[in-house]
Amino acid sequence: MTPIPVIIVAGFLGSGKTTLLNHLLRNSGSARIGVVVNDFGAINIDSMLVAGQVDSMVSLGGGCVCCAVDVSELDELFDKLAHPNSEIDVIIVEASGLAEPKNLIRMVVGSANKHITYGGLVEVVDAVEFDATRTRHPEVAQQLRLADLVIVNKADRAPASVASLVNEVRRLVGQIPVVATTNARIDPTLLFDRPKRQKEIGAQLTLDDILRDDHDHSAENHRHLHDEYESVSFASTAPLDPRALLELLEDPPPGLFRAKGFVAFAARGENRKFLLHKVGRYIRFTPMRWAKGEQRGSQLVLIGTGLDVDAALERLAATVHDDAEPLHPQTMLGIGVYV
Ligand SMILES: Nc1nc2c(ncn2[C@@H]2O[C@H](COP(=O)(O)OP(=O)(O)OP(=O)(O)O)[C@@H](O)[C@H]2O)c(=O)[nH]1
Repeated sequence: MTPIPVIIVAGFLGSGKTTLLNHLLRNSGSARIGVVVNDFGAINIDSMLVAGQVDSMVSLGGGCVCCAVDVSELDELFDKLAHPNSEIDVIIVEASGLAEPKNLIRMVVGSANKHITYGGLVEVVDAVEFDATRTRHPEVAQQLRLADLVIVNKADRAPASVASLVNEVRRLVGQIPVVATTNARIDPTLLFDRPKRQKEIGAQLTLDDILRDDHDHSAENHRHLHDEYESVSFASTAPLDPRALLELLEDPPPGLFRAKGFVAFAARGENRKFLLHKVGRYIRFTPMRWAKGEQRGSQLVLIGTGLDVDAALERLAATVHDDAEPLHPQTMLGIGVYV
């Protein structure tokens, strides 16, 4: 079972977290989303009801996700959601307005549950309120730097200043990708994959299908959504230099948000296949065996926003170890840190 990514959505009151959650639920495609929220009142559950997901909705007892709940309770929720029968593909935890995402990240990364993995922190910023929020809470900049993706929402309400605001946020957060949105409409594939699931033959069009935002699927909008992010695919039959790959992952090209795939390394005696999962600064390698007859090699996909595709490909190509002579086994040490 591939670990289920747990995505944390945070942001100040009223910035658009629930709007984002509803948008993701409506446009999840074949992906099944498990949500952890404090209050279901505002969540559009229709789309989940018809998808049979209502069982996987779990509310945390009273109060804010990370203050009132200890780790064991959140772990219990993850156990429930990550149960193979639930067929959940992604879990989204909405931090309440003032909840400190840091603790949530710690809970997810430190969870004993082997079936989940950290899927990144999305910080939602209100384009209209940002300056005022920053004056009142100077620590907001620090908080944003924890994010793996920053969404500057309500672009429609600040059309004249949104571009400069995005630049200002970029200056604050450095390499972290920043996107401007209206109604938090980001492309869900930026955050999670839509698995190929065969629909039952003769299955009726579900309410889910009907409810799906028409808007997002109009040709114009689609183009717009996809303009916001780039994805780079890379394949190599020659094995990769573990040090070079690590350098790329630890110091990624600006705008890189996710990296996934599998890798064959060029170290002597290293015969394993390494699954790679990276989101923001979080990197994880999972060693596996190659299947019988499987062609050894590496396949990686980088996803980002504002990513320089050619430069990213060039850096990927530079990780290939062309020499027939394998590298010293010690070159794997750095990878071990992320296993
Ligand atoms: N004009 C405009 N309104 C938006 C946008 N996104 C969200 N809103 C509205 O802003 C209000 C707050 O959005 P929510 O999604 O509830 O925000 P939230 O972060 O979940 O709020 P809390 O749970 O109270 O912290 C709602 O009335 C939304 O309809 C946007 O891009 N443009």
